[in-house]
This record gives sequence, C-alpha cells and structure tokens, in this order.
Amino acid sequence: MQVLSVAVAGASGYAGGEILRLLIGHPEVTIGAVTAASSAGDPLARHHPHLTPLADRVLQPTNAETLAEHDVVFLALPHGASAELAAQLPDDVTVIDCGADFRLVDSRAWEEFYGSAHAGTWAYGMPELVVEGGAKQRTQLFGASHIAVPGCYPTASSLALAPALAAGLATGDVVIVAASGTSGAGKSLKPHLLAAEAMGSMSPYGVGGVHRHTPEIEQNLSRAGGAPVTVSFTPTLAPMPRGILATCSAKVAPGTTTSQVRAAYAEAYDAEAFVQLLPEGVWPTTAAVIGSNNVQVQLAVDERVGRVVVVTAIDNLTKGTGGGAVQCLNLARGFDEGVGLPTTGLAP
Ligand SMILES: NC(=O)C1=CN([C@@H]2O[C@H](COP(=O)(O)OP(=O)(O)OC[C@H]3O[C@@H](n4cnc5c(N)ncnc54)[C@H](OP(=O)(O)O)[C@@H]3O)[C@@H](O)[C@H]2O)C=CC1
Ligand SMILES: CC(=O)N[C@@H](CCC(=O)OP(=O)(O)O)C(=O)O
Repeated sequence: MQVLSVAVAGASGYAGGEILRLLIGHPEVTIGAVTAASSAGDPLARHHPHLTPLADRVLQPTNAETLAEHDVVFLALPHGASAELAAQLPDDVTVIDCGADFRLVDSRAWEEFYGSAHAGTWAYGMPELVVEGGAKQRTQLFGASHIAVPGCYPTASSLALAPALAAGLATGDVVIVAASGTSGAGKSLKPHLLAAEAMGSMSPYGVGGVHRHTPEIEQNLSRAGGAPVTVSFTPTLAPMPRGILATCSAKVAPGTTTSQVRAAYAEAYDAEAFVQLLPEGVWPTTAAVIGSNNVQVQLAVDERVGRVVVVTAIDNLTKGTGGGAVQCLNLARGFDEGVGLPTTGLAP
C-alpha cells in the first residue's frame, strides 16, 4: 500500500505533539509539514523535546498552501480555527480535526455552548460507541474524508454509559463527575494552571451544566439509547499532567444486577482492542492507561439506590485526542485499526 504523507497543524501544542509521537511509530505514513501559529520558525524540539526522531524539524506557519500538498491533515487548533482552514483544502485531502467545530449535529446546542455560528457536522470519530440497534459508530468512519475527533471527557463518559443505555438497562438520570489532568486545558498560559494553583489540589470548574462537553455527551448517549438523554456533567482538575477518571452513573430498573450489566458490557466491548472491561473487583486508574490508547472500564450496580456506577480511565492526550485521531486515520484510509497505537500503559 502507498505510504501516506501527513501534515500536523498545531504541532507545537499538546494534541499536535501527541499525534506526532504516535505517527513516528506508524509504518504507513511519512510526516510532512508540522505547523504552528506564534511558534512558527521555532525548532519543534523546543516544544516537544521527547520527539527525538523529529529533532531537526522547524515549525512552519499554518496555512492552506503548506497543508494542501499532503494526503492527510490533522488539525489540532483552538476551537473556531479549523473550519476556515479546512474549507481551503482540496477535496481529496483527508482532514481529521481534534477541535470541537464539527462534532455536534444540533446547531442550537453549538451556539448555546460555544457562542458562535456552527460550522457543520463531520463523521464523529468514536469507533467503539454503541449506537441504537447495537451497531458501532465505526461504520461511519470507513473511507470518511472529514472526521471530527471527540472531546476527551465525552470519550471517557460516552463509552462508560452507552452500552447500558443501548441495552435498555439504564433508564436515564445520568450524572457524571470526571477528573482531568492539566494537559487537557492545552499549553497556553492560564492562571488556574500555574503550578502553585494546580499542584497538590483538586478543583471543580464548569459546574452547573455549563461545560461545553455536556451537549456532546448528551448527543452520544441519546444515540446509544435511541431517545433523548440529559446529563449532569461536572469536570474537575486534578494535579497530574495526563489522564481522565470519569465516574458515571444512571438509574436502572428495579432488580437490575451487576452481572446483568456486565454481560451487556462484555457483549459491547469484548471484541474491542482499546476498551477493556476489567476483571470484577479491579477498578480503572489513570496511571494504568497513561501513554496507551486504552479505555479501562469497571462497573457495579448500587442496588440500594437503583443506580449503575461505571468508572472509566483514559489518557486524555492518547485515546482522548491524538490516539483517537490516529485510530480514525486508520479507519478512514483502510489500515488495520490498531496500527501505531499502544495498548500498554506506563504505570507506575
Ligand atoms: N489537550 C487535550 O487533552 C485535548 C485537546 N483537544 C483539542 O485539540 C485542539 C488543540 O488542543 P491543545 O493541543 O490542547 O492546545 P494547545 O494550546 O496546546 O495548542 C494549540 C495549537 O494551536 C496553535 N494555534 C493557536 N492559535 C491558532 C490559530 N489562531 N490558528 C492556527 N493555529 C493556532 C498553537 O500554535 P502556537 O503554539 O504557535 O501558538 C498550538 O500549536 C483543541 O481544539 C482542543 O480542544 C481535544 C481533546 C483533548
Ligand atoms: C482540563 C481541561 O481544561 N480540559 C478541557 C477539555 C479539553 C478537550 O477535550 O478538548 P476540546 O476542547 O477539544 O473539546 C476543558 O475542560 O476545557
């Protein structure tokens, strides 16, 4: 098969750096342009000293002309920057966007949570998502030319609850509290990310249903269950560089047992390379997934209150962005889905 030429826009950022880390080990691609905005002209090594094989690369300015000569372009840019750039790329370029611009179907939800005009909707890049009828979202990604990579919290949260909703075991009343490492917020300077603020402390943010990932999670869970689902979502910031631990719960019908729910998850995920339903009694940890494209899952029914509690762990930069993006590339361009994607973490 022909080796593809791939460009990464936003290569000085965390998501761009993670895509490059994975592409270095991908046998089907060569890495072409690596571009940035204010950092254009810098050596890539100044931003990503860990990417040794690319140490001699220099960041180019981000523009359509530079990107257009590639087979595949990854966009790892702030929200709102993707649409204009993508519109200038030739139709035969596969575009994989890590930003939110093209994830939502509902324009009103976009306008409410992002406060700008909606750019449109692309194929949604969460292959393992169970959708109504038991099919997987993967089928929409084979040969797709434009893909919207999910947000990191929606990946951890949607894969946590979709099988229970799709199987009719969870009946709604969804509550999600998720902790993220600070790299989830990107590289740009923000006061709450100063070491003195973030180290040694956990803090909530986006409380009260205002976080912009809420409609994305609702979109996914509504598709899984085949009926509208509303979600109470609260993110928290944890003093670690990478990782998300999502604790997700929903009401279940009286009499529902843990083993019934486990059976539905085994059916949904046993054949998935990157989603692991852990052995009973073993709970996900962020340490165990760091650097891997894995989603660890464990669950229990709290029979006293009639709720199923599902906990997932991901690396926000791998499965939550860069790994998810490379998995989408593999599906879109006909490679084995797992090429270039690690399935072992780095713990301890
Ligand atoms: N971090 C994460 O865990 C996740 C991130 N994402 C998404 O991925 C995208 C990138 O995030 P992340 O890497 O964390 O962010 P960073 O802030 O770390 O990086 C942003 C990148 O975009 C470049 N950039 C900034 N402004 C512009 C602009 N106006 N036009 C073109 N390029 C620009 C920056 O270049 P320069 O350095 O030169 O300014 C940098 O390369 C975002 O949409 C984010 O929401 C999605 C899921 C998880
Ligand atoms: C810790 C932290 O700040 N996380 C980010 C989520 C980043 C993400 O998933 O990306 P998108 O912005 O592409 O949706 C946040 O809550 O805004």
